[in-house]
Amino acid sequence: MVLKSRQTRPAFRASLMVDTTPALPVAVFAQGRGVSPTLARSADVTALRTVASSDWTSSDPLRGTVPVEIERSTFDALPSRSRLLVHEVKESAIDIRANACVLVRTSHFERLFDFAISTTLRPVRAESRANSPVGSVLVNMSESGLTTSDFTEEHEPFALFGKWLKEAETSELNDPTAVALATVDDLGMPNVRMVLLKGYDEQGFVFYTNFESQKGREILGQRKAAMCFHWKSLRRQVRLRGEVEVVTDAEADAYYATRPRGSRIGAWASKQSRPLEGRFALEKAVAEFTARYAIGEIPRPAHWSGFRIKPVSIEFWHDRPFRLHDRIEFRRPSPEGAWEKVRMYP
Ligand SMILES: Cc1cc2nc3c(=O)[nH]c(=O)nc-3n(C[C@H](O)[C@H](O)[C@H](O)COP(=O)(O)O)c2cc1C
Ligand SMILES: Cc1ncc(COP(=O)(O)O)c(C=O)c1O
Repeated sequence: MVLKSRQTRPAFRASLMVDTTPALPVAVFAQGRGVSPTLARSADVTALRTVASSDWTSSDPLRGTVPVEIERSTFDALPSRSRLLVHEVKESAIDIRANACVLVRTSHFERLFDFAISTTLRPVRAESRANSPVGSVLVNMSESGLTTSDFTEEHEPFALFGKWLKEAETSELNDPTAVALATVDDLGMPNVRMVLLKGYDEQGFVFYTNFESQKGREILGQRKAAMCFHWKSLRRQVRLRGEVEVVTDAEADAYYATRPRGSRIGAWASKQSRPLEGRFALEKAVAEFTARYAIGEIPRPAHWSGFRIKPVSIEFWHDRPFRLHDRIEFRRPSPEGAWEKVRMYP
């Protein structure tokens, strides 16, 4: 992209997209006019409907808050307020950070969504610059500068994981700590589902759950588990495996105390992974525990705590063109052993 002066900067169009079915997913994406292809921050972006959008052109201020007008509303969700913020426009690249806040009201729920994206657009093809007055950006994350250094030279996995997670925190649309957790039952049948990583250090990777759930029972039975992170915006994957220990009561209490009151009640009300005859039974349980713990602290249920995977293997993967990805695996014979690094074919 050629960005010689403010006058030649392309106009950006920011669109706010809201999906109400199901109630939760919300996406925002920024799109450059004259910039191709569209940079969409959600895999399902085509399924979403644009309910609000705002354009600002090169003559508009490129920093600051851009008001978003409701363009059209195709359903009964009314985004009543929102804001978008462009952070930085450099000569060689455009850093976009869009923060949006939207109140969605339907006949079933009312919810304030607050979310953010950030991304950098950079030129990747010299010929495309020559062909267009404003230049053309092919957003290719592999070549866009998101790989800032050769991670395969790293000697230690925890610092590298920390670096990648930090980058995911700024680039992922939501839940950068979301991770697929694999367990195995006593017949050797595997199982996988998402959890949120709530802590990591050299001791291992921690998440919290109901110990009477399917995953809880499988982990308590086998004492082994694996995790796989996939940060789509960075085209990176990290997977790890190892034996599992239960976190200390003090650790679990400290984390439980940080959860919203409703989630603490939920931990009591939900017999996770067991049959539920109807939504009403769950709501009744929530009402009962809300009444029981109306005053004072809500204790942590004995069956709700954390697991720590103590990895003996951590693999880092980064997308490269033509599927010739970079992969390194750190291995050690036991959590007390020294790491050995192995580079692998993609
Ligand atoms: C993004 C995401 C994060 C989740 N995080 C957790 C979590 O941290 N703990 C948990 O118990 N369930 C979490 N869940 C729900 C689980 O995926 C799963 O449905 C539930 O724990 C029951 O799993 P099980 O029957 O295998 O035990 C999460 C789901 C999603 C989609
Ligand atoms: C049932 C359940 N428990 C626990 C969590 C972990 O997150 P938090 O402690 O932030 O509620 C999640 C996250 O989605 C969840 O669905």
